[in-house]
Amino acid sequence: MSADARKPVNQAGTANSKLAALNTWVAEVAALTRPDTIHWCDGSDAENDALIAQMLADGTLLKLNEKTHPDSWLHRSHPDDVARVEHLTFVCTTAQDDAGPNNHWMAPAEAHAKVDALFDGCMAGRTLYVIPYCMGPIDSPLSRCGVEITDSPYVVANMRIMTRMGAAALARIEKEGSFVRGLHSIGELDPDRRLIMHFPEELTIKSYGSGYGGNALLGKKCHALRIASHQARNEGWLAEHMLILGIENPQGETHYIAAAFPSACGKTNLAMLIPPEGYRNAGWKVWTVGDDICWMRPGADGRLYAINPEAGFFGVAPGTSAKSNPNALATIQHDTIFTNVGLTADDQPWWEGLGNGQQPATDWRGNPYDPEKGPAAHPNSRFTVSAKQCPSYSPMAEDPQGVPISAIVFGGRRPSLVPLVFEARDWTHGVLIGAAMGSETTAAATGAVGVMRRDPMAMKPFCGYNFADYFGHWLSFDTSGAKLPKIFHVNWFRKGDDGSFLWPGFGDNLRVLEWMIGRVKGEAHAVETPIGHLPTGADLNLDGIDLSDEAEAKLFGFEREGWQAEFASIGDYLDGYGPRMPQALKDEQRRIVAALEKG
Ligand SMILES: Nc1nc2c(ncn2[C@@H]2O[C@H](COP(=O)(O)OP(=O)(O)OP(=O)(O)O)[C@@H](O)[C@H]2O)c(=O)[nH]1
Ligand SMILES: O=C([O-])CC(=O)C(=O)O
Ligand SMILES: [Mn+2]
Repeated sequence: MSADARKPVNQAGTANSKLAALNTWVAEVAALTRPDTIHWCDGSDAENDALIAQMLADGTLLKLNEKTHPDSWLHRSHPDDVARVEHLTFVCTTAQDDAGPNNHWMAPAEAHAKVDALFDGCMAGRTLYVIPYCMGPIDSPLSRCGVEITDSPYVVANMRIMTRMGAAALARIEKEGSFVRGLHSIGELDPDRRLIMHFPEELTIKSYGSGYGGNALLGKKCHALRIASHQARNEGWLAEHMLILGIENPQGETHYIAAAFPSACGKTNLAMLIPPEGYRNAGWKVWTVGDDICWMRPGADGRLYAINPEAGFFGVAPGTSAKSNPNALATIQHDTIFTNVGLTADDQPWWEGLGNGQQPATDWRGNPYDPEKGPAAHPNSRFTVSAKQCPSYSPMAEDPQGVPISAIVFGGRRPSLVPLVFEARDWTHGVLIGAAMGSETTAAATGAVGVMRRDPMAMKPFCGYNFADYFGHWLSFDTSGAKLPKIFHVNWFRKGDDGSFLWPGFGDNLRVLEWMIGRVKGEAHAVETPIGHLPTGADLNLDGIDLSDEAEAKLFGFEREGWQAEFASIGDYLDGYGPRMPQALKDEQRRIVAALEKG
């Protein structure tokens, strides 16, 4: 760390600049947390090198095999700090109803008092890092800036990969004068002294006691989803838990698709899809714009334009292999931070499903690997890597105007009932499909795995306001001049009677995306049912894959009785939000119930 990078508290920018508010806030935080040193991050290589050296020295990072994984590191988190903690995550609006039944709520004054008590003196003996960052391309009107204060060099190193961090972001903040404030400390990493607090009305986040991704890299879920969803509602745009990809057909036309799947349900994998061989030979290509978060707003032509606010991927490691996701594997060969994966005897990262013929010697806790004691890699172990390293990274991802979206896709883990794909009749029906989404829980959050729950638009853990108002906001995009994307629902996770997945998934998902684009262009065929338009097996290109009769029946079938029960439950779910739930959505649900009854 260069000496001139260390500045006293009040010296970012010139006196009287628009950075006064930032300087005052940093001074206030320093007075509360009492760090030994304050460091303003400039995002430079020299700064990163110094932080890595410091973390290697104190054991926060371990160096991986330099030959196979140059400039890559392993971080082992505290074993009780491995995932998001939804039960400790709060949205603190003045009125409880503005946070809604979908969020844990605390009154702002009480929440500040509670969390500030934890922050009191917590940085004694530590360095306070000030991280100015920009979510989205620095020159995009859709981007928004924030500043995270943290005492974790691991967070700094991750934020440097995941956001546009440092001098350029500070310059944009100085120009705009506004930014989201995020205060973070790892505290004691004590699960009983851990709180992730959001104050949307103050554009403020306070996160204490966890060093894990979604709890600590505040640009990600806390800012780009919970706070941004609130900003987006006020400003007429959408902040969504969606991947963005481009599909280039053999004629050279590219269509962009945004897809919302819950955590650990396939966004990274779909965003980096490699077409099946037949498609590759014919000239199909898939371009990755983003793998987790999408900010969209209507353009002058009435279409929705999307940016990926992130600059990197914080991806699930287990299951990532040369077969399932070759692009991800190529991306993480160098300059990557791995968190909670296992290690081989020669210090290569290892996880279940890597399938490269190697064996783990050490588990994610740092103990000798013993299969009786569980997996070598934690099921929610992750890699952090710059998007620029991804072979399929789209040049359009850096376009300040964003990419025009042709289709929006919702999906979840549904072992039964839900077919491979269906299409909404119109926008309102599509919003209902999103609002009614269900999925089995995964290891991305603490708590039981494999439990079915409603996860509307994959935003259950991330919407910064009342879901009833959020659905209303979605409905509001259906204006007369709008040229909205078509909306679809997919299910890659339908299981057969023997419990195995019926659809091969991964690269073969392109077959489903091709059908969607065919529908967008008015070319592909579908059958009308009460739940929407379904393809038959003959409407998809299934060349080269062999589906059993059971698979055909379940992937392309419509099970009336099961859907009747599902829609009764959807009705109860919507009613749970009381009178704030938009009437249009309830009417849509009733229309479908009536159609299902007609027999
Ligand atoms: N069966 C099946 N599994 C899939 C498919 N795509 C992804 N998966 C599995 O889903 C898990 C996580 O997928 P990711 O793509 O990392 O999830 P994500 O949605 O990006 O998750 P977050 O980063 O938590 O938001 C991995 O275990 C994958 O192997 C698919 O098409 N079929
Ligand atoms: O936020 C995280 O920690 C990782 C993630 O993408 C998710 O859980 O959806
Ligand atoms: Mn996610």
